[in-house]
Amino acid sequence: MLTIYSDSHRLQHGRSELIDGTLKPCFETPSRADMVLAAVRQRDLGDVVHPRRHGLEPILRVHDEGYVRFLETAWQRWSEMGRDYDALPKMWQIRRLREAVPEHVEGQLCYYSMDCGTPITAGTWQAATASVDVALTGADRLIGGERAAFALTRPPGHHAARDYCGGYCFFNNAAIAAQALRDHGMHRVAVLDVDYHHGNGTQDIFYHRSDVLFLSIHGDPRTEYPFFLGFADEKGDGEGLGYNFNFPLAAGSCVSTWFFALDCALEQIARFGAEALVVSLGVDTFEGDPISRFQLGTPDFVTLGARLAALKLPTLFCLEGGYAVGPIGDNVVNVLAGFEARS
Ligand SMILES: NCCCNCCCCCC(O)(O)C(F)(F)F
Ligand SMILES: [Zn+2]
Repeated sequence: MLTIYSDSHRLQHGRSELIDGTLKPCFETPSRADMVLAAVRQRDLGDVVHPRRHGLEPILRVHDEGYVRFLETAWQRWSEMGRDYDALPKMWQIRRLREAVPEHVEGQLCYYSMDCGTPITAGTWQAATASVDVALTGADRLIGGERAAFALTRPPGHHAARDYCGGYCFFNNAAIAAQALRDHGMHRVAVLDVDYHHGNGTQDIFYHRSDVLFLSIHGDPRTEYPFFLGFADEKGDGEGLGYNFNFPLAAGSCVSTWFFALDCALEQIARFGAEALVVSLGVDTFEGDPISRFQLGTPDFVTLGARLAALKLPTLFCLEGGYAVGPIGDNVVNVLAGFEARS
C-alpha cells in the first residue's frame, strides 16, 4: 500500500496542553509520525511519497473562510503582541455570550476553537496545510484508480469542524479528502471514524448531506471527550437525516463489543452503496493508550484491516489519534497490512 508523508508535520510541536486539570506536555507529538513511518518502512508496506500541493481551494470546500484566514494569520498576530510561546484561548464563546466574530486575535482564538489542547505555533499553518496535502494526494490516487492509500496525516483532523479547531486538529483532513472524492465524480462517499474519540468535526461538516455517510465508533460522550457530540440519536438533519451513525461505547468496553459495532457500521456502508471509503484511522482504541479507555490489542488491528477490506471499496486511510508511541507503528501498520492481506 502506498504511504503519503510530509516531514512538515514536525513544524507542529506544541509545548503543553491543559488536560484533566493540569498543564502537561502535548500528547500529540512528532514522534508519533516518526514511529508510524519507521514501521511502514520496517514492515515494507510499500512506497512512501511526498504530497502534491493543492492550495487553499480544497480546504475552502469544507472550512469557513473566516476560520481559514484566522489560522493563516493567528501566529503572526499573536507574535506581534510580544508573545513567543504557543497561542491558546483563555475562554470560549459560551451560551448567551455575543455570537459576533471578534476582531482581535485573542478573541478570535476563543471564537474559532473548542478546547485548550490545540496550540497554535509558528509552524502550525505550514504543518496543517501539508497534512491536508497528504490526505488529498491519497485521494488523488483513489481517483486515479488505486485500490487504497495511507495518508500519514499529522496534525490529525477529525475534531476540526467547519469553523473551529480542537482536539489537536486544525483542518479536517478526512473530510477534505472525502469532499475531493465527491468533486472528482464519486457520487457516494462513506467516512468511517474508528478513533477512540468521536469525530465531531467530520459530523459537523456532513450532517446535512446525504452524499457523504458519516459513521463513528467511539468512547461514550457521556464520559469521554468531546462530551457534547457523538450520541446515538444524532442521525443527520434535513437532507442528511439517516446519513449519520454514531456508535458510542462505554469506556472499558471489551473488544467483541467494539467489533460488533464495527460490523453494524460496515453493514450501513454497504447499504449506502458507497463508491469510496475514507477511514479516520485513530489507534487510541489500543489497550495501552494513555488517554483512552478501550481494549484493542495489537493483533486486533489486523482484524480491523481485514474487516474493512471485505467492503471491496477504494479506501483512503487518514491517520488520526494514538498516543502509546511505542506500539503506534505496529498498531497502524497492522490495520493496513490486514487490509492488504484481504484485498
Ligand atoms: N481525559 C482525556 C482528555 C482528552 N483531551 C483531548 C483529546 C483529543 C483527542 C484527539 C484525537 O485522538 O481524537 C485525534 F485523533 F484527533 F488526534
Ligand atoms: Zn482520538
